[in-house]
Amino acid sequence: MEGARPQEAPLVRCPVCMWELPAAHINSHLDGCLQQQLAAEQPERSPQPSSKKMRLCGPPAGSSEEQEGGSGPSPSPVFPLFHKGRAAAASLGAPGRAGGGDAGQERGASPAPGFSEPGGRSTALSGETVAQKLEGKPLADKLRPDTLGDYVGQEQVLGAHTLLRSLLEAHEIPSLILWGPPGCGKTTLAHIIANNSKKNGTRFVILSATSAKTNDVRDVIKQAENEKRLFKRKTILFIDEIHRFNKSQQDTFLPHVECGTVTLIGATTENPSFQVNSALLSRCRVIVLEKLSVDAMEAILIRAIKSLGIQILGQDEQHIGSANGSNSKSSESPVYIEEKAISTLSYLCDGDARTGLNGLQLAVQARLTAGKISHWTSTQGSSVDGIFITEDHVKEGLQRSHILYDRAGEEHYNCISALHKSMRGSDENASLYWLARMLEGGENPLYVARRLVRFASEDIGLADPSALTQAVAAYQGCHFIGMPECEVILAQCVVYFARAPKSIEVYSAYSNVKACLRNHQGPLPPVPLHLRNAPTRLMKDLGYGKDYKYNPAYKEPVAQEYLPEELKGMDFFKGRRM
Ligand SMILES: Nc1ncnc2c1ncn2[C@@H]1O[C@H](COP(=O)(O)OP(=O)(O)OP(=O)(O)O)[C@@H](O)[C@H]1O
Repeated sequence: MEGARPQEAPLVRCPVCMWELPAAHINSHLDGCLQQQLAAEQPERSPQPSSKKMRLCGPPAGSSEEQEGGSGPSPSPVFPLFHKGRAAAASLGAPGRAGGGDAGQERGASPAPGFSEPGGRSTALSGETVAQKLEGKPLADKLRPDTLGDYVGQEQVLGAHTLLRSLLEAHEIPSLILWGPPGCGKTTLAHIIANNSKKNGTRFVILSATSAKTNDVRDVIKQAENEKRLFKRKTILFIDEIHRFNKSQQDTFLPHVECGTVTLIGATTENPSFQVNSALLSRCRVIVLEKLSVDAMEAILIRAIKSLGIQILGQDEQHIGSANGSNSKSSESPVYIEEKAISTLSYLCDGDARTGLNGLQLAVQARLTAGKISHWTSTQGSSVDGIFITEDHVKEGLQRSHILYDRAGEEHYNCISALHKSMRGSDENASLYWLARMLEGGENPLYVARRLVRFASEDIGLADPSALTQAVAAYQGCHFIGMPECEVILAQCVVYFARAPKSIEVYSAYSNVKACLRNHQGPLPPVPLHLRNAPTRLMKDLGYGKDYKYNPAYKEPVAQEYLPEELKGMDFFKGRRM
């Protein structure tokens, strides 16, 4: 589901922190890593030369810790200043980890490669080291969890006693369709299943429906058949964005899923009931993943921040100003992030972990490039110089409206449905809200206007016939002036409709007529002869138009049948015969 990436430089793994980075940087990175490890192991034996660093690394001046600690070893070089805020707590107790774990175990996301101090104690790494860690693959890819233990959230499908979890633990993988919004962890879950199943020898093959051709699917299936026949090896076929395969392409693997040659795992952001072949769908379990919660996002971001060696600053303890006269080089300065920046990012990325991690990566890279060193002072008087990432920086990193709206997908239909129902329920506030959600998210105003034309007849109907005129006028108004000016035209129409009296009389009578036609057994009744036009002599001779009573020629009401004989007396408004 990710776009094509530029060619990447070969990566090598740092033997100290196990982080992968371009070969060109391994030497300088290794120096930094070794120094960091040394400092972490012997904080009290190798005092920092800078007095500011010393103050940061030790307990705050005059604190009880300082008095009691005396010359003895300090419990942590940095932690005393940062342990108060939610971030520190969250790092130890991340919410909703699908991985579960022992009751007594920490529930936070476990340290990613490169985070050397479990238990929330980390040393801020230098800007240069952080920059090196950000090179190569995108952060979101580097941090893709390999095990269920690191998979955050989605407890409704992966929690302790769920069916999917038991199946995964028993290495019994059924064919699955993973349905959920972008960045909620579909591909990640498939990778975890792959890792899991490799242990018992199952092959895992990945295809992306955006690039794979039908022949690619055939090749995979042929190989799967051979593996099954010759080596009794199972194959799991993961198809990303399965909805992009057309129905006939989906048909290609249907019989092979049915006979067990391959176990299919499809990922889709689209409602599979519309996008996946119903025969295929009936052979797969649909797993519905949800947008990641704000708490889950925070846990993912904190794990990323720690893996990069960035130190989190507590919310109530900071003041940032320019570091006038600082002699430190930005590449050597430690990197810090405000706790507030993390919570803001968790909210703004709308449950999409890739967006959140990309936003974080961009914010950090932008600060490192700017190389601006700031001065930080805690309320207890401790201070430090470093590169700081604030809430504003992550907002810039996101560079997008936080109103996320998938114009082509599920959300488009959900929102229009919510608008329709709010107007029907005469809730003018909700109606305006759903309208704004769509327009601010980039919806085409003409699409909304067309839906309003429909609503005018379906829900207001003859209770206020001018509603239809309003809707058509709103459509034309939008057509003339476009967005953003036309938003108020739609808003006016939506409020008019929410306040209007409602009638579904015509709509339901028409539905009854349609049902009558659909349910009719045998050939449809002929049009009664008296209602037929008789433009030719032959037609007249055949009885067309015979005995027809021309209503304007009568002063009194005319008794005449207009329905076919067999429907005589039918009242579609009441849904029965009179
Ligand atoms: N539940 C999760 N726990 C931990 N990290 C996650 C989780 N979900 C997503 N991520 C992170 O977000 C990144 C993107 O997630 P993933 O590719 O699985 O999303 P997706 O649902 O397949 O999205 P898309 O439909 O856009 O491809 C992953 O590489 C991983 O770093």
